[in-house]
Amino acid sequence: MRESRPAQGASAMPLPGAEARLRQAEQAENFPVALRVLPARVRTRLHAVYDVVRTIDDLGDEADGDRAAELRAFADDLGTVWSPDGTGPRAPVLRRLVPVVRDGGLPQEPFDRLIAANLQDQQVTRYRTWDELLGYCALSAEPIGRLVLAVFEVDAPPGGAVERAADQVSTALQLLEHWQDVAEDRDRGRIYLPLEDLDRFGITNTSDVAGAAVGEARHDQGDLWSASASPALRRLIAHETARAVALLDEGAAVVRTLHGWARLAVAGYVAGGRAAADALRRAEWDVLAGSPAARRRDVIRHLVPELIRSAL
Ligand SMILES: CC(C)=CCC/C(C)=C/CC/C(C)=C/COP(=O)(O)OP(=O)(O)O
Repeated sequence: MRESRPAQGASAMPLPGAEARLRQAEQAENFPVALRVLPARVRTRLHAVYDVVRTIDDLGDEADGDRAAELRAFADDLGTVWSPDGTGPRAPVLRRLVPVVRDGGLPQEPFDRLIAANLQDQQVTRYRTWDELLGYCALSAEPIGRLVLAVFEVDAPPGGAVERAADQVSTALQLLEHWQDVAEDRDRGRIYLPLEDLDRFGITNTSDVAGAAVGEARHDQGDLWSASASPALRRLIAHETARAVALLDEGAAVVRTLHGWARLAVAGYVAGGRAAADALRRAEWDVLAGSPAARRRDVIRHLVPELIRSAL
C-alpha cells in the first residue's frame, strides 16, 4: 500500500520520471484506477485526475518541510486551471489536467475539498466518533467519486441518489484503506479508528493516555503499538470492516444506474473495495503486522458478479 508509493517531491515540480512514479503508485491501489479495456480518452482523463489527487495526498502525507504551505502553494497553482492567469499552472501534473477540464467540465470544488482534507490531516490526528470520521471522508473521499462521475459525464444531480451512492462507495473505499493502514497511519501520528470505538472494544493506547508524543516509539505501548494485533483490536477491525462493507453494498447500487464504461469502471472500484475487505479477513484482522494488500485475482473475482448484478 502506501509504503510502496514513492514520495512525489515537496514542490510537485518536474521530477525525473515523476509520471512513471505516479503510474507505479497507481499499481499499489486496491482498485484498478483506469482499467486497460477503457477507451484511451477515458483512461487519459482518469489518469490526469488520479495524478492530481495522488499529488495532493503525497504533499499532505510525505512532503518534506512545511506541508500546509506546500498544499496552499499547490492549491494556488491548481486554481489557475480554472482561472487562467495567462501562463497556466506551473506543475506538470496540473498542466496535464488543463485539457481535461477544458474538454469536459471538470469542477474545481472537489479538488479544493481534497486540499482541505489534507490541511486537516496536518492538524487533526484523532476522530472521536464514527460521524466525525465520516465528516473527514466527506472532504477526503467523496470528492474522488464526484470527480469520477464528472470524468464519465454522468448525470448526477446534487443531493440525488447517484451522487449519494457514489459518496458511499468512495467513503467505504477510504475506510477500508484506513483499516489496512492502521500501523502506517499510527507511525505518522494518525489514528482513524474512532476513539469511542477504541474505548468500547477495550483497546489500550497508552501513548494517548500518558500524553506522550505520538510516534515516539519508546513511550508507545498498548494494543495499537504491538507487533501484531491483540484479540480486542482484531474484533474492532472486523467490526469496522463490516461497517465499511455495508456502506459499499449500499452504494454499489450506483453501478446499476450507470451505463457503458462508467459502469465498468465503478464496478472495478467496488470490486477493489471487496478485495480489500478480503485481504483484511485473510490477515485475520491483524493490521499491525503489515498492511494487508488486496490481490488482483480477488478484484477480478468480485468484478464479474458485480457486472452481472448490474446487468440484471
Ligand atoms: C463514482 C465512484 C463511486 C468512484 C469511486 C472513487 C474512488 C476510487 C474513491 C477512492 C477513495 C479513496 C480510496 C481514498 C483513499 O484516500 P487515502 O488518502 O486514504 O489514500 P492513500 O491511503 O492511498 O493515501
